[in-house]
Amino acid sequence: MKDIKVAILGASGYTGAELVRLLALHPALTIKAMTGDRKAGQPMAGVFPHLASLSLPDLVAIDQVDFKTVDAVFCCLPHGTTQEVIAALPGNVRIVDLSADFRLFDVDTYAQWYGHEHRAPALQKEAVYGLTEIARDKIAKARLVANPGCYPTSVQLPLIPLLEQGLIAAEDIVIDAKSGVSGAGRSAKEANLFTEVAEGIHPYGIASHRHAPEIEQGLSEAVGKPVMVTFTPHLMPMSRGMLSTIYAKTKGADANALRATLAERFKGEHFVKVLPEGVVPATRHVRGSNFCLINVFDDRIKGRVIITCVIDNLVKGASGQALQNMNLMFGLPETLGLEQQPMFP
Ligand SMILES: NC(=O)C1=CN([C@@H]2O[C@H](COP(=O)(O)OP(=O)(O)OC[C@H]3O[C@@H](n4cnc5c(N)ncnc54)[C@H](OP(=O)(O)O)[C@@H]3O)[C@@H](O)[C@H]2O)C=CC1
Ligand SMILES: CC(=O)N[C@@H](CCC(=O)OP(=O)(O)O)C(=O)O
Repeated sequence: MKDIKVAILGASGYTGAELVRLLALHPALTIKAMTGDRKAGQPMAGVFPHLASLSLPDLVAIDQVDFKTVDAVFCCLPHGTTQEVIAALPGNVRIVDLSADFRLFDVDTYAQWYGHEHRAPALQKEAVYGLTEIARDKIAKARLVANPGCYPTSVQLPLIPLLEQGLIAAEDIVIDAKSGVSGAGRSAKEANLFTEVAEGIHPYGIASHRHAPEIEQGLSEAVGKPVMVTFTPHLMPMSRGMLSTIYAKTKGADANALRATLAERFKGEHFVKVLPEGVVPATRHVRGSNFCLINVFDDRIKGRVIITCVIDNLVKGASGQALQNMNLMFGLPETLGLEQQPMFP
């Protein structure tokens, strides 16, 4: 099989390390370089002992990577730091960016939500939004893929097909979403201390989270008119996992009809599964895997449904979907490196 050389920028973070874990089982991608910032100069086994059995290059600073020797880059840097780094890469390198830096097509919307002007507006025009099951053909041809955020992945996968088919109303969609703490990255933050997150749960970013415009961009495209949603994320006392519970008005169809539509839309998809009637998806059903499990339930209030969707924020919500996209970009089977079943319980 092809030997494709990749660099992982930000390998000393959670999504970078998760990519290393997944790539260990990949037959065609070889890790040529890995970067850290504060951790540059350290061996990976010193930073992430769980990866000690792998033979890996040491972490270096980004300016020490010879990008002429790599075919592809996974960019796992914090949002806001990525646009200039990617703009400086050679034109022949394929890139999957896990940050939010290229996800919003409209640079004014980006500036409004991220607090600064876009630093690579020309490149933004070229970026393809990488929700794999929805944009497969475009992703396969792209040079730069903006990998979706974790919450937007768990929300758009169930909602886009239902909106496209006109089965639910585009108004009054309410999203109650919950994430494991690894979603916030590995760098030290007071809000993520054990004492702040254990034995409790709290909402954050109420009516102001930057994933709202990303979700709205995808849903608006699905219906061909502007859509706004109520979106409230919550931080859960668990390390990984994401659950989105979505409340929507139907246009007459019941949960069985909606479930059948989703099952038809995702028929043949390896990673997106619609569960049988009544079966409740839980984060522990997808832990460590690239799967997305969906179900639909009738509300007691006639004309409303409750849609539940679970993913692992670090896999389908980040590094797994990034690898799925990179496989597509190189014409490889999408499942390479992603065959592992979830860890349960
Ligand atoms: N965690 C998640 O579930 C998800 C994260 N994402 C996105 O993926 C990206 C990476 O997230 P995550 O892995 O969680 O983040 P982490 O904070 O865990 O890791 C960030 C990485 O970037 C490096 N870094 C930090 N600042 C700089 C800088 N100024 N220049 C160069 N390198 C830098 C860090 O190096 P060092 O540690 O050595 O200082 C580290 O390797 C983010 O944009 C995030 O929003 C997307 C979906 C889900
Ligand atoms: C728990 C937690 O803090 N989660 C992050 C989302 C992580 C992610 O997927 O988003 P980006 O790639 O857009 O940063 C947050 O709410 O900002």
